[in-house]
Amino acid sequence: MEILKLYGYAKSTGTWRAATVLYEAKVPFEFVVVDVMHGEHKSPAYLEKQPFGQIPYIDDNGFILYESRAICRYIAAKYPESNLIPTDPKKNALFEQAASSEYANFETIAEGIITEVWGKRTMGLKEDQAVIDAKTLALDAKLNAYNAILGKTKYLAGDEITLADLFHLPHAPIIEEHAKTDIMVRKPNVARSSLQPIPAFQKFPPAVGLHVIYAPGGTKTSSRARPGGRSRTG
Ligand SMILES: N[C@@H](CCC(=O)N[C@@H](CS)C(=O)NCC(=O)O)C(=O)O
Repeated sequence: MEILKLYGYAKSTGTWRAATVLYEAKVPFEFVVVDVMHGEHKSPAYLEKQPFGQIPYIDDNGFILYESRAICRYIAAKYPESNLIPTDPKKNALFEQAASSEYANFETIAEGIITEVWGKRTMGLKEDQAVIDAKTLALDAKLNAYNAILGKTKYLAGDEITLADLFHLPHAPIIEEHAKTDIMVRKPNVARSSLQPIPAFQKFPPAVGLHVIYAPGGTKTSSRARPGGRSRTG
């Protein structure tokens, strides 16, 4: 049995999402850095694993899976003791409602802000402040709904944390830091709970370029490159 491998990049929201769930479910894993700065994710060898040329993906003893939310659901199903997906039909339906809201209401806008304030900056392009302002306003309106939901229950799908809460986590700190907005923390119910980091979330990302092996009780890090891999700069 080989340790599960998470292929990704420290500054990627999808990688962060998958890593958070691995930590939360206490699943040992090896984080393998993909050299996105040099286009490793577009290489033929990578496209064999992830045909869309995106990060992250996992290799669980030869079982390859991509799409960060699908990875999270697989981990939750494989380790049901993590209690991240409710099984009671009504609780499960509320979880699915919250998970759909994340994809339909939150991520589309939040990812747009991140692309503008962070993605473009990383590529040396100039961000468009009008786009950032419009998207921030749109997200602010969605956060009013989140604030109302979180005024009634502790977490998005009830009073227990679920994968739906974890799906939201990676965007908030990036938006707060890079878009220089306090729209998340200004709403009291959003600020106190589920869009804010939990300990499992704060374990990631490691310093850029670090190769990490996580096992509950101890995490090893090194900057060694993967055998056969190129040197890492990003
Ligand atoms: N829905 C996918 C999105 C994956 C995605 O867009 N990853 C970004 C980094 S966060 C990426 O690989 N971008 C490079 C590209 O699309 O070429 C997931 O959740 O895994």
